[in-house]
Amino acid sequence: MAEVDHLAAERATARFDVEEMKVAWAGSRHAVHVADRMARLVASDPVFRKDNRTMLSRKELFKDTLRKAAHAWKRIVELRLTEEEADLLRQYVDQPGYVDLHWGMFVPAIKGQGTEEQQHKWLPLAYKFQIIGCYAQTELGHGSNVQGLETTATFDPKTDEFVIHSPTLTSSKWWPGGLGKASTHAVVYARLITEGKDYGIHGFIVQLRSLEDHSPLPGVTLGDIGGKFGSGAYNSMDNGVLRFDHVRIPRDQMLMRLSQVTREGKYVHSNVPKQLLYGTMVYVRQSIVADASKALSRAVCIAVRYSAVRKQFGSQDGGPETQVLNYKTQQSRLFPLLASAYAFRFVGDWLNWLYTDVTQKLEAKDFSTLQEAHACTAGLKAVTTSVTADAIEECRKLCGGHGYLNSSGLPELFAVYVPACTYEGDNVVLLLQVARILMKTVSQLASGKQPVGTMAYMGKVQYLMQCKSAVSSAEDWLNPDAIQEAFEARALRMAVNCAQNISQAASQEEGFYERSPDLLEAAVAHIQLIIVTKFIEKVHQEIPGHGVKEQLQALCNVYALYILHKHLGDFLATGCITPRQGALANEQLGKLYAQVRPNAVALVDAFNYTDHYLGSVLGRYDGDVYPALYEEAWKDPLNETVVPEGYHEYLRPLIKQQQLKLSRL
Ligand SMILES: CC/C=C\C/C=C\C/C=C\C/C=C\C=C\C(=O)SCCNC(=O)CCNC(=O)[C@H](O)C(C)(C)COP(=O)(O)OP(=O)(O)OC[C@H]1O[C@@H](n2cnc3c(N)ncnc32)[C@H](O)[C@@H]1OP(=O)(O)O
Ligand SMILES: Cc1cc2nc3c(=O)[nH]c(=O)nc-3n(C[C@H](O)[C@H](O)[C@H](O)COP(=O)(O)OP(=O)(O)OC[C@H]3O[C@@H](n4cnc5c(N)ncnc54)[C@H](O)[C@@H]3O)c2cc1C
Repeated sequence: MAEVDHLAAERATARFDVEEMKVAWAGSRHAVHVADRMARLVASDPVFRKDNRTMLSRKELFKDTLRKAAHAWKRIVELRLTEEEADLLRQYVDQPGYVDLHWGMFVPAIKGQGTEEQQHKWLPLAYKFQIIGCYAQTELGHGSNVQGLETTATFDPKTDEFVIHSPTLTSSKWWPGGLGKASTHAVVYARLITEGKDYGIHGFIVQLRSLEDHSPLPGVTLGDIGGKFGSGAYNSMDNGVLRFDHVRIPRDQMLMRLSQVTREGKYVHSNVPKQLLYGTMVYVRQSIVADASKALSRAVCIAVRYSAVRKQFGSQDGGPETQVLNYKTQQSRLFPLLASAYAFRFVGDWLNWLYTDVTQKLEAKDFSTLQEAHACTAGLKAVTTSVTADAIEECRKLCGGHGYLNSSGLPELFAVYVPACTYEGDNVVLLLQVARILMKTVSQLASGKQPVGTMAYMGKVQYLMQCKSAVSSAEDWLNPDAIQEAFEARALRMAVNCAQNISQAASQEEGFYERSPDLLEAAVAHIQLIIVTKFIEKVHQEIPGHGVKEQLQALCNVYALYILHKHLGDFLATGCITPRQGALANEQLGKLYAQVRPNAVALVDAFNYTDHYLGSVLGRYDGDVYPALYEEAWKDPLNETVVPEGYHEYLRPLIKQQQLKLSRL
């Protein structure tokens, strides 16, 4: 804890129990305790230092990543950490690296798509790091369109092997994290060809590098694809390129849980939906939603604390300058992001529950909720990552000029985060998947089929198509039923409008193509409804702690009314509310901001982040920003010498030349 607390006055105005809010944020007292312990373990270990990261060259950064990953593993083994503890420790190390893909995609792909026998063989090796794996799906020529991948896996019955081959340049695997330099193995997605027939994309475990000296195996060409956006940031990751020249693997290295190739080369597909092949992506998408709230809350924590410390302009009578957090414009830009961090946290928890539930049903061969899992993971991944990426940039602006310094932590956070809008499915591509499911659901309404899960509200079509909001005062917008109804009506009407427009096109496909910009907006409206609904449900639960429920209620209302205000055009165009009701929502939003203001610093304290994890001089817990900024500047390599390198070569001759010219005048 800091000796001087420049934010003490802010903390004193909080009207709720921060310790209990930490529990609400983390999910349980146990979760707070474990996270706290792991965060402190990392923060106190010099190997995990990260304040110099943006000053390292790519090679140094990569080596630093290898060092941290090895040290983290050593600590995990030494301290016999549980899986939960180990995951948290890696999170707080906070440096993207091959380990993320090993645990996050390679292991889940084998678990989800491997037979029991295959799991028995490969997982123990992966668990002990005797092999390091990555997820090699995307190719130079194809990423979004998985069915368009070109790599082939041709069965050779003579030798009982698959021959993995990259027939074209565009079939080179391109992007897989951990592939470039670290991985020894990959789950490779390739077109399965047997008995002369192409059976489409399947997963195969392929060894890439020697387990003795790490050199590529014969027929394997691989390397790193090059530097990426931002200094430090995602450049710690060795995203790679990989080509195969007729590489042979035993038949039993095809992941055979969903379909098999027999010794004779017969293709056998188990009686399960083909989309289970995409299961690893669904799993990662749900974890990306949980991660969105982490990234967003970090940015918001920095911006809120700094806005409370930063002062600009005096009062009319020449008194002290005003904290920028007191400006209504600062509040109207920042508090919706604070509310979004909480909203994403709770919808992330719910999505994790949904994913677990669907997985259990799949184990029991019940595939009825697969579409719901796909729509929710795809849509929530798209909306939460897009909002978070934009919000981190907004937080940078909210911190003024100092936000642009690497030492603010925001440039690196943005650079690391922004590819989340692209990886695990480009956000537009994913929202169009949601839109397809919405259109299918609308088309089934006429036949009387009742939609279920997060689409259930569409079953109230008769009512929602004609209902009028009853709101007649700003306070009426505090009624969750009023909010819920407006969001449901907006989402349904947008979807029905799209469906009607599509039905007028020459074909469903052409209509979908022509109307895709509108479909995106309909999908966003549906996903925002889910986020609002889950926040409302959360607030309805019993939440212990003085004032905690009230604060969450206020944040829930901020989130919903901010979305309503931002997308007012949708609500008005669909006739769900009147312009007057829109104005009342905005009026209520202003009142809510005033309610949040005295609690703002405590609400970000509840995220319980260490200064190490935040990595920001502006977001320091003690608010002692200026000495830290000043000190940090001197650490820059440019300040190692008073006179810069290059002075004698380029500056002095220039200055002397000018002096000479002047002396001649
Ligand atoms: C590392 C992890 C650890 C922690 C996470 C935290 C941070 C992440 C850190 C770093 C990121 C690192 C790694 C990133 C990795 C990657 O990016 S891996 C590559 C990801 N690639 C993609 O996401 C590709 C996106 N494309 C697709 O998913 C598909 O091609 C498609 C767009 C869905 C289209 O597929 P397809 O052509 O087969 O299908 P359609 O005709 O559109 O649909 C057919 C029916 O299938 C249903 N469907 C589609 N997808 C799914 C699914 N996933 N599950 C269930 N069902 C699905 C679709 O609705 C259609 O249904 P129908 O109408 O009823 O027939
Ligand atoms: C940092 C990072 C890490 C990654 N890690 C991995 C990994 O570990 N393993 C792996 O296999 N892959 C990985 N990827 C690849 C990633 O999954 C793909 O880049 C992603 O799926 C997007 O595909 P794409 O690059 O083909 O984009 P494209 O599909 O080429 O997108 C280009 C543009 O076209 C638009 N577009 C595409 N299709 C449509 C459509 N049907 N309708 C409308 N618009 C469309 C998109 O919206 C986008 O604006 C990673 C990528 C990044 C950036």
